[in-house]
Amino acid sequence: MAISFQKIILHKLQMRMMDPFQTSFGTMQDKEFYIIEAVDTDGNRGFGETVAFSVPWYTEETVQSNKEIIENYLIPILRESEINHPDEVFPLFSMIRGNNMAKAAIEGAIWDLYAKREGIPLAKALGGEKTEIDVGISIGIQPTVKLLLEKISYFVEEGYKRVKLKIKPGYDVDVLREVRKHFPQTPIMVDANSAYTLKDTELLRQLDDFNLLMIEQPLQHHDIIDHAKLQARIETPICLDESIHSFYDAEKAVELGSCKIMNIKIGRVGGLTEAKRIHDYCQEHGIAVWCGGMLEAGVGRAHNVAISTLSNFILPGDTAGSSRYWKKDIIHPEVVVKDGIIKVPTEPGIGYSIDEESLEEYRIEKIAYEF
Ligand SMILES: O=C(O)CCC(=O)C1=CC=C[C@@H](O)[C@@H]1C(=O)O
Ligand SMILES: [Mg+2]
Repeated sequence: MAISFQKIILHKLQMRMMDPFQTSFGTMQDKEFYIIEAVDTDGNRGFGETVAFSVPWYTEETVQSNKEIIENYLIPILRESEINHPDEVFPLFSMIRGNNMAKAAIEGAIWDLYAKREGIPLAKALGGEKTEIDVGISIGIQPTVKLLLEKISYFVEEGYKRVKLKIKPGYDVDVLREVRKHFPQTPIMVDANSAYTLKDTELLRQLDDFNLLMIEQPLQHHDIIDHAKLQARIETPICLDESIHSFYDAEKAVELGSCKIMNIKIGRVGGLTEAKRIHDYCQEHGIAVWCGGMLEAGVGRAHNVAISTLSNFILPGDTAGSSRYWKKDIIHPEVVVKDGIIKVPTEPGIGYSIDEESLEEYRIEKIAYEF
């Protein structure tokens, strides 16, 4: 039956992370984003979350561009369309180029709404079968190696299944040598967020000595050609993050041999439908995938949990527990990690309810678009 929308509400939230998060491109601590609430005429409510940052560091999208695209283009498209299933949303939005994070947030709200109308968990609506998912931790660049070692110890003791470290030129080989001395067996990977070029091949080859699970996005943020050249010259598996914006990108990267592993971020690829399609393609081609993170609050985190239940999400993702980021999250219960595992909720939709009090506490703007 077609989903009949009553309204879509944009809640703009401002939240402060417990610790600053530093990567090769910058440091983040204050997060602004939108929670998208899609309400149908029966009063069912579905939720999505925008994941772009305030500054276009990671991709060209921003919190502000997400709002403008949703308000001026995506909501008008929905007003004129009939939607029976959330898989229909991505093709409808394809008349708008790019702006994947804006598209994904609204599509995510529709997926949640759909699953709630059907009375099934979002994970099941997506075809996921796992009842629990493995998770790792992503640790930002630290002011000293001593602090980094302390952080790693803390998260390893918490039970996280693998540790991801951020690297950049000048904070790579020596730091990893020290880390490996203290943690010889811990599953470790690194993420460079495009900080290197092919000229650094010799340096990147030295990383082969550290038995890393993978190196994430070492080269330019749109590249798949140089990554293929690099992969042929190093043993450490390359994982692509920033370079994959679509099924098309994923297909070309696999054809060229640009990576052996793929990080799927729902926002980066334009939503759950496209994420699932990339997942399926990678599965057919022997490319393992895992779910990346964008320092999400509870709603985005819940979507990440749901997609991670698909069978080719073989490697632990970056979906850490709520308490790693926030003093108080916006969902109830919060996402809890125990022994590196999240139990997948069994309630309909995303399976976590909105903590209305927190939502209000963090909200700095609310706009309703009637249908
Ligand atoms: O904990 C998370 O949500 C993952 C954090 C993380 O590693 C990243 C978040 C956002 C942008 C990047 O710096 C990065 C990544 O590249 O995966
Ligand atoms: Mg990354």
